[in-house]
Amino acid sequence: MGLLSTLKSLFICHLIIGYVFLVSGLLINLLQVCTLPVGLVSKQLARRINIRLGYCIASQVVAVLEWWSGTECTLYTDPKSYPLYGKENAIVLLNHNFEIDFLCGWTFCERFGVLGSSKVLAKQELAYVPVIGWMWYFLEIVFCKRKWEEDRRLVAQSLQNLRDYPENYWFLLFCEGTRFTPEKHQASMQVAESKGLPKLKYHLLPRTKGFWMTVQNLRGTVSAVYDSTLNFRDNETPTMLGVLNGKKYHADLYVRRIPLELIPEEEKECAAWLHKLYQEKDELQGAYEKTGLFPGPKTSPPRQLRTLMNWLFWSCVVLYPLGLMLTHVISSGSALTIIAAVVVSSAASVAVRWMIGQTEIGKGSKYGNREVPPNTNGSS
Ligand SMILES: CC/C=C\C/C=C\C/C=C\C/C=C\C/C=C\C/C=C\CCC(=O)SCCNC(=O)CCNC(=O)[C@H](O)C(C)(C)COP(=O)(O)OP(=O)(O)OC[C@H]1O[C@@H](n2cnc3c(N)ncnc32)[C@H](O)[C@@H]1OP(=O)(O)O
Ligand SMILES: CCCCCCCCCCCCCCCCCC(=O)OC[C@@H](O)COP(=O)(O)O
Repeated sequence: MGLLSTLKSLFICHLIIGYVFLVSGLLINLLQVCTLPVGLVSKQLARRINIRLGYCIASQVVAVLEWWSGTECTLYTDPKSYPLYGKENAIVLLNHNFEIDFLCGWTFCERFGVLGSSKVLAKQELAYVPVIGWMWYFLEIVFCKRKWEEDRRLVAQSLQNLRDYPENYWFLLFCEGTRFTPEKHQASMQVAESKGLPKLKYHLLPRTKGFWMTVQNLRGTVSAVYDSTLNFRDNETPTMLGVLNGKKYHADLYVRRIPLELIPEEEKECAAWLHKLYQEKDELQGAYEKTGLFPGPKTSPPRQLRTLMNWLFWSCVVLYPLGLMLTHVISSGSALTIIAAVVVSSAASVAVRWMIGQTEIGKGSKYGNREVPPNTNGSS
């Protein structure tokens, strides 16, 4: 093991990265709270400020992927569509198999200049995650309870609010609704069978209502759907802990741009369109499984120095006072102060570990585990 990889696996390094993320994140959350009065004077100005503040948080996690783990992200797409990425509003549909798929999504957002404004239809539980969940409140992320009767009104309202959003955004939808596990796959294929739909091998049966609702409410402001499929080379199973340990992964993302006019307006037709799309996505996955390649030309949009600079800036902001404080604690020689410092850093370390736990499939929800009758859909 080289010196650099030994360094990357050291707990103290993880502690520093985690500390910078947590403390700067909470500081930025506080700044976001201060934009509330700005919003009373100018809603669009407050939104623009929040986009930049959100960038400061999300970009730190992206920096760890790009600069610490050195993960390579390759894009397979039609060169004619490429110039439009980042220049228009789009709905992104992505498979949901990997613990860091959200992070690879963020990385592409960063490279196309829409990281601060990126949106997602996220499960309500994530709203309570400190730093990221709280940041999302100010970025107008759309949350759902995965209980249609409750979601239909709230989700529609949140989507309507995005119609006058001042900057280009990508709205991410994991139509499968939960991450892939063999048990969830089996349950969803039972549903597919009962509905007379063809079986999928690599995807869960897509949930169509959120997609239909998103298309309906954003029509006129969103130009296209980006049908996206993410894979990792050589059957890599990336994790957030792996990234923090400096493990390098190789992500391949296939993106096909579909103009929004091609999506049917009527609910049943729209649902059928989505089922057909997932059948095509399943075939694409099958081909990748065999060849290790997606079709079409590939490109690697370069990582940007600004993510590293952002991380270094926030490190200076929060590590300098920490250094002063530690010097004071040690020079004071007071056992009580030293114990207090140890307790606070242990608490910070536990908090970061808990946040990483949110990304772990093994600790995921039971939603979609089995076919459930309406109104008791097992969300947790
Ligand atoms: C150039 C580069 C391009 C791209 C770059 C890529 C990406 C970057 C883009 C943006 C990045 C932005 C942010 C990223 C950062 C972080 C993201 C992090 C994570 C958040 C993700 C989540 O939280 S996913 C979970 C929440 N989201 C969803 O669930 C969305 C999908 N769900 C829906 O749409 C649902 O319909 C719903 C939530 C609106 C409502 O759900 P509910 O369960 O109440 O109702 P449904 O109607 O869906 O369910 C009942 C119907 O489903 C059938 N059923 C029952 N059991 C199952 C089963 N096991 N599987 C499938 N179907 C089932 C049932 O029969 C009902 O059928 P109907 O015929 O009546 O519909
Ligand atoms: C700078 C780096 C610091 C590293 C330490 C900090 C780690 C920060 C981790 C961010 C954690 C919060 C973001 C959570 C996003 C998780 C996305 C996700 O994948 O959610 C799952 C849902 O889609 C479905 O849930 P399930 O029904 O599968 O259950």
